[in-house]
Amino acid sequence: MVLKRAKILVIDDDFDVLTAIRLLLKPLVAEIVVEKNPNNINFQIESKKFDLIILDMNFNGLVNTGNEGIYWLNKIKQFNPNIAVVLMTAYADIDLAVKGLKEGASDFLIKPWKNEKIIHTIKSILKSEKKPKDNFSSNSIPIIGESAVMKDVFIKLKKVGPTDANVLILGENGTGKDLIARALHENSNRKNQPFIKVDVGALTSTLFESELFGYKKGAFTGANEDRKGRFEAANGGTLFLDEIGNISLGQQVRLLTVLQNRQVTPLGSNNPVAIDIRLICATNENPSVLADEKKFRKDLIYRINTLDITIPPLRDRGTDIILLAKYFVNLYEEKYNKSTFEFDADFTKKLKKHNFPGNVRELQYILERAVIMTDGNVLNAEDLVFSSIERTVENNIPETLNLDDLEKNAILTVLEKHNGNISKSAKELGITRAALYRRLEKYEL
Ligand SMILES: Nc1ncnc2c1ncn2[C@@H]1O[C@H](COP(=O)(O)OP(=O)(O)OP(=O)(O)O)[C@@H](O)[C@H]1O
Repeated sequence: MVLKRAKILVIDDDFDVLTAIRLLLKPLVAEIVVEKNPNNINFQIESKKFDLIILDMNFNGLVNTGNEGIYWLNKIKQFNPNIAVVLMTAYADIDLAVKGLKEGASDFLIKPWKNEKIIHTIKSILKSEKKPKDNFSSNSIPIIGESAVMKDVFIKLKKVGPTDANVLILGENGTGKDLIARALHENSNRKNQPFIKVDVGALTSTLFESELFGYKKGAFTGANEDRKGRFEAANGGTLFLDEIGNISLGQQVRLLTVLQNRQVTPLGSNNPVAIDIRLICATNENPSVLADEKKFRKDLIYRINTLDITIPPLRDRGTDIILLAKYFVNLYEEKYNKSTFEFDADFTKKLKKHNFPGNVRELQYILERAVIMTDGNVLNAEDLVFSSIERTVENNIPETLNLDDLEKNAILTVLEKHNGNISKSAKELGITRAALYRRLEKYEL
């Protein structure tokens, strides 16, 4: 259906909202009806055949369910499941809006909205454009997943990507936080501007400021020339601060100051530089750590977390494990020029049973190794060699003084201590994460 033939009903208890939408849509559609009282929804939809309803999610105390929008959405869908409903929500209610999509809403709009956005949303629903693809990609790496939990992630990604909202990505190591951060950037208006990633958790206190804020020549011993900080490098684009949960309280204060003032002052300079960045942060810390004021400042959390996206661990993603396995096997068949592999039943069973403490990264490494090592064209259970991250410390007491053995055992002990957390382990071992990954590969851990 084209917009100018559409009959649209808008329900919101805010008179100003109703007026604004009516003025916007009146010249564009066949008919627009606005309704302040949701109790009249039944009356409205019985008396007229609407093509689309725009429904606010929050009404003041009319129905005491805590999520009135969902309640009224269900009422509409019970009456006529085919009426398209667009929910209107504030940022804080995004989880509720995602629930609304699952319950049959066609889309949702975030307040305050942009007029073009409302029109575009309505047009695409009326045209019955295909539902947006659930799958995203980042730098042409597809983000694989069909589980309900990943679909929630994709919905948030689609909604929040184009905004400038600061996003905090939560998830265990290897769940795909980096991939999602890049996808957020690539789905934003800043996609042609820089995407700069800094692993702040791995920065020593001295490096923290010089790396992020930059410095002037002579600011400290070794500062032989001016150097731009990562904030400045990301200007106009997106700054991705990984492992944000690991920074000290002092570093948090310095970060907060920059975010509040929207300017950085390089070390050794008196001239602040204005910055325009979209901030994405990620952590593998449990949210309870971030909620602990002794470890993390509340004011910083509020600033970096307009919205959070939690990426579930792989073990909770059901059939995504096999989907991802097929994707990786395919990738490595091509990379290593191997024939096409089939999975035998035991292989699939073993994959499904494993709890993947290292998440998608662990799956990826295991399958790369399986593809390289296996001859023939069937992968079976023996081809799956799981990482030793979960081995007990007692198993790792060195029996020799061979340096490689000592190094391998030190890595295992530290990984065990930090529950497989790569950043913390690398920090304790005094090496970078990349160096730790190289050693994990070297020792086939
Ligand atoms: N859904 C997915 N589809 C395809 N590849 C994925 C997916 N999730 C993760 N990967 C791959 O798994 C690896 C680990 O992902 P990524 O680096 O994004 O995880 P992370 O959560 O940022 O890890 P860390 O916490 O250790 O920094 C990468 O090679 C990434 O491309």
